[in-house]
Amino acid sequence: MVTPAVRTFSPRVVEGSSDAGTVAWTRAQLAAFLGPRLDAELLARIGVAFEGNRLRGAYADPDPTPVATLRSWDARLTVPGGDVPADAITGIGVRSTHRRRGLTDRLLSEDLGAAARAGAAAAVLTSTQGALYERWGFGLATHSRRLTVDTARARFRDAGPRGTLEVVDRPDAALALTRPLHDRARRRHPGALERLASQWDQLLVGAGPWNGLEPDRLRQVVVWRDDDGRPGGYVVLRVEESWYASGAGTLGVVDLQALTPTAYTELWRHLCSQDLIGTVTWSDASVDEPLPWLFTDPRAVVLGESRPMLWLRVLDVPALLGARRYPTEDALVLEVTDPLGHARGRWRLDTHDRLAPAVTTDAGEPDVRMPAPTLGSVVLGGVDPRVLVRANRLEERSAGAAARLARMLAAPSVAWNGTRF
Ligand SMILES: CC(=O)SCCNC(=O)CCNC(=O)[C@H](O)C(C)(C)COP(=O)(O)OP(=O)(O)OC[C@H]1O[C@@H](n2cnc3c(N)ncnc32)[C@H](O)[C@@H]1OP(=O)(O)O
Repeated sequence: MVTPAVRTFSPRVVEGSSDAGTVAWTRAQLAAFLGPRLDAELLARIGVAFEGNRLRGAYADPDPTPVATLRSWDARLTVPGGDVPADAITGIGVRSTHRRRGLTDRLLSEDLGAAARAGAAAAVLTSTQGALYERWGFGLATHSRRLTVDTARARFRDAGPRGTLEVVDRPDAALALTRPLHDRARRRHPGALERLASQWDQLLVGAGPWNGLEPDRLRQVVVWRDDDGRPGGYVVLRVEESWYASGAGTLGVVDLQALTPTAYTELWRHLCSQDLIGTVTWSDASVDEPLPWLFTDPRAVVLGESRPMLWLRVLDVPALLGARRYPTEDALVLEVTDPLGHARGRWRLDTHDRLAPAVTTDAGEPDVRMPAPTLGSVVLGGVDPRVLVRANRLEERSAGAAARLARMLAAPSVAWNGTRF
């Protein structure tokens, strides 16, 4: 059997349509994910969203449609106290007849190598296949949680309402308001990503490849402003279950970002005080939302299962550890094992200078030893290294080192990526 050739290209867009190579790539990608079979014209419009991204494909010549796909782009990833250039990866899909032949391995290894050479400090993805990506050095770094509110029980402690609310109908006006709010809000949450224009489009309008670019007409964007008229937060919502049968439907939160506790409270007051609604759900909340604390009866909120969200692969240890800030002054030697080589080494992390942590290679004895996925899990502060010691994923080589590492890496607020990709 002929080994497919790997090709990488950037989509070209002419008069609102993407080129033939991108159309073929998009067709292959949708098929690998059991998506709809769409005509070329629609695929060409979908491909426009990939402008500026890198498309990789494995091609069994002379077929112009790839048998395996991967898409990546340059993203900004929030770390505690800063953000770093990161390689965001999605759309890894292999034709059902070509699986388990190492095609993902080839595409992904190539993408990681290129990203490392281009200066990305980390690579990130979300996984449909559990811990599959650990073999390429990805560690689970953030979780998301589903929250469900029984609005009949939700009585707010704070008197209100305060500020003003506006339903913003026009997508361009909604984008102009929500994007700057998200750009500020995301800096508080390690693991959050700057969003692409196409991601905003999908979020606000709901038109994506899966529904053939049909807008989701149930979506509504609501912005909250303080008494001086400054926007402080927004929610994108949609009715998930109609009120028709019960008179008490279900409202789903697609996205909610708030810059202040008041903005957060008032957005939730709005959500919980809708006529025709008995339940509000949010699938992609952080694992530590203040929501139950808003109510006189915290049982108004049911905390649902938390599920894996962001997987992180460290590509440049000094760049990543040096870009974040640390709450304690200490120094530890971290030994990282990494078959792909990107994070391998003995690294001395010295946080005595809070504004300029030093990361140097060190030949001394390590305090902790871990494989690359473990470093990816703990580096944002969203996973406690002591838990990974108990799971035998992190080895403590000097007494108390895991606890010291946990204090060093602790994040100022919950690690959370609220953007599906
Ligand atoms: C970031 C994202 O895009 S997540 C989306 C992932 N894609 C999907 O879920 C779409 C449907 N699935 C697929 O397209 C494919 O099965 C993929 C992408 C999951 C795997 O692609 P393949 O080309 O078959 O993987 P590849 O042959 O490179 O496998 C590499 C190794 O991972 C293993 N592996 C691959 N898929 C799986 C899996 N689902 N479960 C367990 N092990 C797996 C292989 O056995 C192989 O291990 P080995 O080297 O020890 O033999």
